[in-house]
Amino acid sequence: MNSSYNHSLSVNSQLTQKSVNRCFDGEQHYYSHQSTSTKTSMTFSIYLPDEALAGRRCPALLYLSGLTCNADNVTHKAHFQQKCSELGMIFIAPDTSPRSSDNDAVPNDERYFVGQGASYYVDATQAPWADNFNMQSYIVDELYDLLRAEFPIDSIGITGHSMGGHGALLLGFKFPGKFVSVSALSPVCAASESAWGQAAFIEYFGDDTSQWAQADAAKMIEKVGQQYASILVDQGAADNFLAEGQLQTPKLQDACAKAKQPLTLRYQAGHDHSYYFIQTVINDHIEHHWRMAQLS
Ligand SMILES: N[C@@H](CCC(=O)N[C@@H](CS)C(=O)NCC(=O)O)C(=O)O
Repeated sequence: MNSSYNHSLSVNSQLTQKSVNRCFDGEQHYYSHQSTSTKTSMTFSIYLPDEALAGRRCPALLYLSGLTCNADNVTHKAHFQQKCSELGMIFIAPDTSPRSSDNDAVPNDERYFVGQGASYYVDATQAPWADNFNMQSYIVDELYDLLRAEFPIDSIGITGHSMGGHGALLLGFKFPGKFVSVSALSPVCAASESAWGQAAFIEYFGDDTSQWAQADAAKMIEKVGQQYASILVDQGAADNFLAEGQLQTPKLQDACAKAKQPLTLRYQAGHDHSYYFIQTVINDHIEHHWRMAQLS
């Protein structure tokens, strides 16, 4: 570890810095900002290794979280900071959805897989969701541009867990020009065919199944074909949501086979859906994205 450090990073007034903590050879930061996509304040965490703090461009990994999460879950529980410090990788964790305690300002739903803490990283087209639930635009346009403007980012890879794994696969294949690498942990692979996704999509899109197909990761991969040299997916073999049919992992395998998209899919014996699993495999994902960034 460095015995001393000095950094020159400063951000402009679009961002409000909420916290800074030294962590390995880098800093864990939190920011909030007013979003035009969601019409709410949004919070994200960003880990900046010392190279980035000194203003040198680094590869970045965007991590999309799962149902019920905000930026804290992965930042506090995944233990990604040490590997990112070693490799010189920036790690960004946005919130999962717009939020407000006033349900007239931002709609909500008592089901945890619909509403605040959900979103599926799509742009909703139906009332009352369409005003705020524009997380696709938030991630691939607004936050993406903001991050590139404010931080010394070289290239961006995308990953995520569960609903966020769906988001990483969907957005990675829908906008391949924006990302240099894709991976996922316990992803919802075919949201339009899982009970969680169906409950959300009927709210966000109504019964227009063409919009459902546009928001389904496996269908998107099949439609657009190979985009990456390889993608990495880890899945706990003892995950109760896999057994329940929420994740539809074989549909991802079928889609990648049809798309001729090389896929490394690993079933990890004994592992469940929790952050203990994520902690176990996160370093492999960071290394995957780091390797892909070197090739880009
Ligand atoms: N049983 C959970 C289902 C939600 C869940 O398991 N969420 C996953 C993502 S799909 C998660 O990461 N939870 C937060 C955590 O473990 O810190 C609940 O009702 O809250």
